[in-house]
Amino acid sequence: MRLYLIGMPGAGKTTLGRALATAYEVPFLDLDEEIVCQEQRSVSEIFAQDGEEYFRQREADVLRDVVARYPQVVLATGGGTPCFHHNLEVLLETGLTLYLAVPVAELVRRLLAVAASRPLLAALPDADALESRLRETLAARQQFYDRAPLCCAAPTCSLEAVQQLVARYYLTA
Ligand SMILES: Nc1ncnc2c1ncn2[C@@H]1O[C@H](COP(=O)(O)OP(=O)(O)O)[C@@H](O)[C@H]1O
Ligand SMILES: O=C(O)C1=C[C@@H](OP(=O)(O)O)[C@@H](O)[C@H](O)C1
Ligand SMILES: [Mg+2]
Repeated sequence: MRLYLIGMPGAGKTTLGRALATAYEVPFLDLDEEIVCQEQRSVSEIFAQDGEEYFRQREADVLRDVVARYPQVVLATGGGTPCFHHNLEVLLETGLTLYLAVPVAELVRRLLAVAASRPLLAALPDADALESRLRETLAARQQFYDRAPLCCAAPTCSLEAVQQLVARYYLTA
């Protein structure tokens, strides 16, 4: 199986993805970490030095590379991954995609502590600005996220809840 986690920054894709991979005993990959590893620099440095368009191209390339190399994997994507370069089609065609839906107010709470390391959020002056940016971003991305066959809405996205959702999907598919 390939299980892909999509959703907004702060949704918990990386955190939950790691736990799911351990539970399923398959490799865990974080797409941002794969890009960082190949580029030998942080996501923030890539954005600052070469811009978002360059990052999106690398993201699309590395996604396809991961899919080709890993028949079994839990992959935490970046928040924007499904919204560029037909990446969503790649995800839908090659594995099971789960959208982690988390209310913006909760995303703000989680991201206030870590926003500095996330280039699209780093320059925002305060929590209100962060919330506005997240609302705008989600409004633009919702149409992509909603195409995932599975969705888990916080606060019920525990490891066990997601495992049940996945098992039920395979039983009825
Ligand atoms: N279910 C959760 N409840 C509360 N905080 C969480 C949860 N999942 C992740 N976090 C916290 O939110 C922040 C972002 O989590 P992360 O897994 O990096 O999200 P993403 O990869 O979707 O951006 C981290 O500080 C993490 O500890
Ligand atoms: O939402 C986005 O466009 C991005 C989210 C980040 O990943 P997380 O969703 O893991 O924060 C990372 O890919 C990059 O900073 C761009
Ligand atoms: Mg992440």
